[in-house]
Amino acid sequence: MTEVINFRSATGTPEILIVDDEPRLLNSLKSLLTSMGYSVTSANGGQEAIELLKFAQFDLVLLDLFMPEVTGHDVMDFIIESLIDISIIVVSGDTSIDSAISALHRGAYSFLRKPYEPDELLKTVDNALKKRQLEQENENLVQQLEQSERWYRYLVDNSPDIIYTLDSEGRFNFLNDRAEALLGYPTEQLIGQHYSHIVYHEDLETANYTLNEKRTEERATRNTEIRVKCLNEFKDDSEEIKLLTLEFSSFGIYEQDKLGGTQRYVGTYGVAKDVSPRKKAEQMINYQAYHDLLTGLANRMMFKDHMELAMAQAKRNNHMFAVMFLDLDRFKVVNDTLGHGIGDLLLVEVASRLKQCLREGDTLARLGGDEFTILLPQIKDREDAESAASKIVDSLALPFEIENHEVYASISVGISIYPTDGESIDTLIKNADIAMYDSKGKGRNRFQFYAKEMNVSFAEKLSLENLLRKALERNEFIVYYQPQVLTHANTITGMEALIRWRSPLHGMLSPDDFIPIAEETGLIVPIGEFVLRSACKQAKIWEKMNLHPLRVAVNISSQQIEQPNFVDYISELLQEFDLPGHVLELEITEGTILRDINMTNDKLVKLSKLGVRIALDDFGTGYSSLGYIKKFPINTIKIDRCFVHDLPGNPNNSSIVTALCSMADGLKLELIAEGVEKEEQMNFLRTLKCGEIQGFLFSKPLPVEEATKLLVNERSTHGAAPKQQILSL
Ligand SMILES: Nc1nc2c(ncn2[C@@H]2O[C@H](COP(=O)(O)O[C@H]3[C@@H](O)[C@H](n4cnc5c(=O)[nH]c(N)nc54)O[C@@H]3COP(=O)(O)O)[C@@H](O)[C@H]2O)c(=O)[nH]1
Repeated sequence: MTEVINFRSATGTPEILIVDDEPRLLNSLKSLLTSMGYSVTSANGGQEAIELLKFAQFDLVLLDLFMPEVTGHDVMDFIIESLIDISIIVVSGDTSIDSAISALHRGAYSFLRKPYEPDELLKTVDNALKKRQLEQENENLVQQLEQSERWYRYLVDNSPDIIYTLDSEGRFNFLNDRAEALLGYPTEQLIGQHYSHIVYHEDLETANYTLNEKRTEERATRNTEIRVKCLNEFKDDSEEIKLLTLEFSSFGIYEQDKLGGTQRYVGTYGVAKDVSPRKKAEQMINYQAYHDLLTGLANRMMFKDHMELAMAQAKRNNHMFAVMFLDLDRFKVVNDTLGHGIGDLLLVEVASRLKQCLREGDTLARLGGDEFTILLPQIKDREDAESAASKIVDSLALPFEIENHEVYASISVGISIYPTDGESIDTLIKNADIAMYDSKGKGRNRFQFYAKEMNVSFAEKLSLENLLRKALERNEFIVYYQPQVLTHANTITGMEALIRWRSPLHGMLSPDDFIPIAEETGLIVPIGEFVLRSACKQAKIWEKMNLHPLRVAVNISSQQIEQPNFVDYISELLQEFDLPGHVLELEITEGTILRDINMTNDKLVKLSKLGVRIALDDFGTGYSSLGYIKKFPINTIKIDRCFVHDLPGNPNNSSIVTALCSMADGLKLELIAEGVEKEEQMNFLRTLKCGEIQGFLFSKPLPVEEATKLLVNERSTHGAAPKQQILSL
């Protein structure tokens, strides 16, 4: 490649090439121009000039036309063909006008005739160079403008915002590429369209104000949110129409009239920023602030907001509203045995059943864990709340089918009524909570209206709960034993272990005083284990004293049986005390079985295989379905004392007990009648061939020493030979 030498000096001195076949003229011209400060290169003839032009750059060439072989015209043709950027002044002795015209047509700046006046030549050279400089400056400017136009276009099209202009009628006459990317409309489809074509109808008024902006600069409209419709194809399947929220800033555009006088409004220039992601994030934050994320229900914050509204309306219209506090019974057991995943699913299912019990306008909220609240914003009377509450309690009666588990749940509900039970939001929630606790204490799976007296018992309960926690560590529990006796022979066959709490603060407490709280708090599990261990230990002691054969019966709460390791625990306990399984009888209620029939049956079968006996306690008070009893490995039925206490006088109870006795006989089940206090009850049961009785008639529950004495006496009377040593725990 030919190297191009730049003859244009770095200082900006113009480079001039002079071309002539007359050396004399060349020399004089060179001296003239050099004396004026130009940088001059001379070429002796057309061919030499062409050679120089091939690899050097000049600003100006002074060219003689008539030269032998290669003429000035040839040089000019070479310049044109080679697209050489150079100014040309033709200096020629040819006086014909054609020659001048031809030179000028080929792009010569000027034509000088020989002989020329030095001043004339210098002036022409100066003018040509000035013109050239101006042309170059102009070209630079054009290039800069083109470059900046390209940059501007690039920036506009790649802007994250829509940039547009509207004409004075509000029709789009420019949109950057972002508009199509965001809204879906091809640009050419929107050009010429009025902005109302894409503005969501509800926001049209705002749009009319914003997009017709005539003001400029600081006074113009900024950051106005307007929803814009996207092209149909842009919408999700779920949406009717896809809307984008854009934040518009717009400014009036004015043109000056030709005379530079008045300004004419020609349209609006605007920028629209897509704020939909921000809006979505705001909506999400807002949703999270007011909702429970697991169930989608209202959370405490929204519940209180709704209560505030209900209270304002109730005050204005002088009406009542109800607040309910709900807590799932034994939810902890579900979590502990089936895992938190199932626990969460249960909460979602419970929420959905609760929702079905409510009317439009009622608020159901989840406060966290297994606690829910309900607001009935307008009720006529307490019965309104009562019927809603009983519907709620009943709604959980059927088991939940969760991931192949049949889960039974029940709920305890407390109700407070505005204005009778409180005139502030917090008081009403607190009192509903207190009533809920009362409900739990009274056996769960029920509702309870708040009453002032509950405040005291609630406080008592709290302190009792704390004391109960410490009672285990401080060894304050003891086990009493109540004999179970053969009806026909008065022989003790078993001892029921019944817990007592020797509280330093409250004295001797019976199970009814603390078992409900122990169940609520889950403390029933360690407390129950204490009773089981004490009873097994005592059975071993009695065995060593030769007071056997004797079984010990222990009450088992549903939470105990729901413990995943319950069967193993019992098995290890029997091994530890070296007891055969049949020495231990576990008393469970129908309620326990019904909580989770499959799980309970599985465990009862395993326990039976260990030889452990199962007694169905409080029989007759629950569902008392004989059908299902057959399905379970039950050895004994305990007739509840409520059927026994007025025997034989009460014909109803007499027939029930008579039927139970014959049924037990038919099913080959053993029977124990509880709460036998009178001789005539005993005689009646004897005639019905009820196998065993338990009750004050024979003995109250006794401390271990007295129970042992009784056994020793009883065994010596009946011919056994007990060792005369009383061992206690
Ligand atoms: N989960 C556990 N529950 C237990 C445990 N220990 C007891 N309990 C349950 O507490 C309830 C009350 O028990 P308690 O106050 O001990 O009452 C027992 C007897 O004293 C009472 N009884 C016995 N005979 C008579 C009588 O002739 N008349 C009369 N009025 N009451 C009598 O009955 C209770 C025994 O009932 P039951 O268990 O159904 O056989 C009670 O429900 C206990 O089950 C424990 O360790 N864990």
